[in-house]
Amino acid sequence: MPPSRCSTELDQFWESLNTVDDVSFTDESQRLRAVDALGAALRRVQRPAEVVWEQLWADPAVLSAIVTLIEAEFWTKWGAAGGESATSDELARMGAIDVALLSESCVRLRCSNLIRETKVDTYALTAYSAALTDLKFANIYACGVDAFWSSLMNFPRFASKTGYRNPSDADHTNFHDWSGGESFFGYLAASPRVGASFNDAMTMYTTLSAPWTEVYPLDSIAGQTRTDMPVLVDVGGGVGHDLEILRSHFPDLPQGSLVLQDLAPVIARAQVASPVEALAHDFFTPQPIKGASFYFLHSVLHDWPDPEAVKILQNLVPAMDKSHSRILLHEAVIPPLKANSRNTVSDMFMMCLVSAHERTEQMWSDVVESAGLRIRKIYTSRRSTEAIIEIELH
Ligand SMILES: C[S@@+](CC[C@H](N)C(=O)[O-])C[C@H]1O[C@@H](n2cnc3c(N)ncnc32)[C@H](O)[C@@H]1O
Repeated sequence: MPPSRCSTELDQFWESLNTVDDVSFTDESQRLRAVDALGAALRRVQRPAEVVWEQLWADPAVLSAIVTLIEAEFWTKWGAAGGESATSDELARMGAIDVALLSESCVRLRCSNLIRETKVDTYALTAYSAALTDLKFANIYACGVDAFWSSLMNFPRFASKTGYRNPSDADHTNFHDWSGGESFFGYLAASPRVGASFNDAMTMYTTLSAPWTEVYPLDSIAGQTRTDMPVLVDVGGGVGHDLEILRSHFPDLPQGSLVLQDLAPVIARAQVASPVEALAHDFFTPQPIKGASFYFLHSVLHDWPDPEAVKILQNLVPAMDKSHSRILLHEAVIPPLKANSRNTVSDMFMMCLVSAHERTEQMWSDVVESAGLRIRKIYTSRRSTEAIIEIELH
């Protein structure tokens, strides 16, 4: 805000800042634009020492308070008691937590605008903290803190040990270095609590963008809903949230028309309804479901360096029918300029967890062609940070 602005303009400026919220926008792309613009404005307004303060003091303090209260099951208890505003004494009794500990945590969370202070020592839920009263949402923090946060903090040590080379070996990742030799997905499989938390995180991640059926035309799927062949196989589909979106459009397909595949511990957690069938399958082995109209892979290939990504695709090729089978990759396609914040965060995560990365259109084309396939078309939507790359046999 230039110093020359008059006080009326400043009043209007504060008024719009104080009243803007997530429903102030008619269009999701405008809301996302506002999130980026407000983040950029905050950085311009902050002094360097304030950025350091935020990163090293404020954010860890808030995270620690949130996770402590999640583990004490405080948020779910607050929700179960009705979620109304309450004094710190009432909240402490609700959560069976020392009132001084609870009160200090509430003050910190209020300063970060994550709960509201309605009067002295009395607090109410915001949209964010109300979401924490849902156990599935709160559970995301287990994998965030245990697997993501701790291993990302190991990356400076790992990068120094490996001479600051870009990680590209799926068997020697920063995650192996941090965990004492376990791969990221091996670690999730070995820990049911963190594994389930990761599945909840992926379900939440999917809700950050428009449903994939808004990116890829539903008509193209409807035209391929045959009754004599599987319609869609969701390869590495997690607990099935993407298939659930498709099922809501085509609930009357014959049983087994939609197939969910993932590693056995993940399939054991999936709750699917007809016509979805769940099948444990390792995508480094040949695809057992032949001739499906679509083989769908959402956020799967970005977990793997190029040689492994090519192998995953090659394992689909013998199952495909040249007349109608397509592969749909639901992935970010990084533009040459102005990559968005969500995709660049994901890029760093892939580097630190699995020695992989997000890809540009050229990088996708190279991987697809190396597997003996070709890109037919790339579909995008202003409401999603991920595209659908439609692939066919040569
Ligand atoms: C990033 S998650 C994406 C999950 C889901 N497609 C989504 O978008 O939410 C990657 C998935 O690949 C699965 N996965 C990892 N290695 C696998 C393998 N060898 N075979 C099958 N699935 C595997 C993981 O268990 C996980 O569910």
